[in-house]
Amino acid sequence: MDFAENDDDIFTGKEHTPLREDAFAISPEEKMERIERHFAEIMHTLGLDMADDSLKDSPKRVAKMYVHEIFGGLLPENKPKISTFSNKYKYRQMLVEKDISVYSFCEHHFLPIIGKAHVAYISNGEVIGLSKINRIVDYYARRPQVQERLTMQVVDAMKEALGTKDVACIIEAKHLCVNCRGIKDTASSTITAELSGIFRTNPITRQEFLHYVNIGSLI
Ligand SMILES: Nc1nc2c(ncn2[C@@H]2O[C@H](COP(=O)(O)OP(=O)(O)OP(=O)(O)O)[C@@H](O)[C@H]2O)c(=O)[nH]1
Ligand SMILES: [Zn+2]
Repeated sequence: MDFAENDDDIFTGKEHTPLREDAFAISPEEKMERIERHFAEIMHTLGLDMADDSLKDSPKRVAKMYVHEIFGGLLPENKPKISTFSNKYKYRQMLVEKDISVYSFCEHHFLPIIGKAHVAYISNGEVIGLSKINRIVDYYARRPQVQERLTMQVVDAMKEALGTKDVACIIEAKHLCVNCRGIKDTASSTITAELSGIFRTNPITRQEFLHYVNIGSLI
C-alpha cells in the first residue's frame, strides 16, 4: 500500500494539525518571501542593525529553515512514501524501533522539543521497512507541535500504513520552553504514550514493550 496516496489527510483535519483551509494557497517560495520580510521586521524591531554582515541574511536563513527544514512536515509533498511488504516469514511477535531521534518545535513558544520516540507494532500480515518508521516520526515532528498530538499522529500513520490496530508509541522529550525560559526547570522531561489495540488491552504485551524501551534512561 502506498501511504502517500492519502496526501489529502492534511486538508481533512484527520491529521489533527490545526491548519487553515487555504494553508496551501501560496507556494513554498511565496511563504519564504513573506517569512523573510516579517522576520526582518522582528529583528529590526528588536533594535538589531540589519546592515551588519552577519545579520543581514538571517531573515532569509530563517525563512528557508522554517519552510523546508524544521517545519517541512507542513508540506504534504514531504509525507514519506511508505511501501509495506507481506510478512512471508510469518514473524508474529512485536517489532520495536526504539530511540528514534525527535526534533520538534513547541507550538506555543516555537522552541525545540528534543527527545526519543519508541514505536512498536505487531504485524497483521504486512511489515514495514524499519527506516520508514523513523521517517514517519520525523515528518510529524517537523511541525509546530504539542507532544500529545505528535504521539497520536505517529500511531495513526502506522495503523494506516500497516492495516493493524496493534501499534504503540512512547515519546520522552525535553521542552526547551520549560527548560530554558519560564519556569527554567532544566531537569524535567515529558513522557507521552499512545497505546492501541493489544498494547492497550493486554498488560503482558504492554509490559513487554515497556521492558524493551526501558523508559527512564532515554535522554
Ligand atoms: N500539554 C502540552 N503543553 C505544552 C507542550 N509544550 C509546551 N507546553 C505548555 O504550553 C503552555 C502554554 O502556557 P501559557 O500560560 O499560555 O504560556 P506561558 O505564559 O509562556 O507559560 P509558561 O511556560 O508557564 O511561562 C505552557 O505551560 C507550556 O509548558 C506540549 O507538548 N503539551
Ligand atoms: Zn512551549
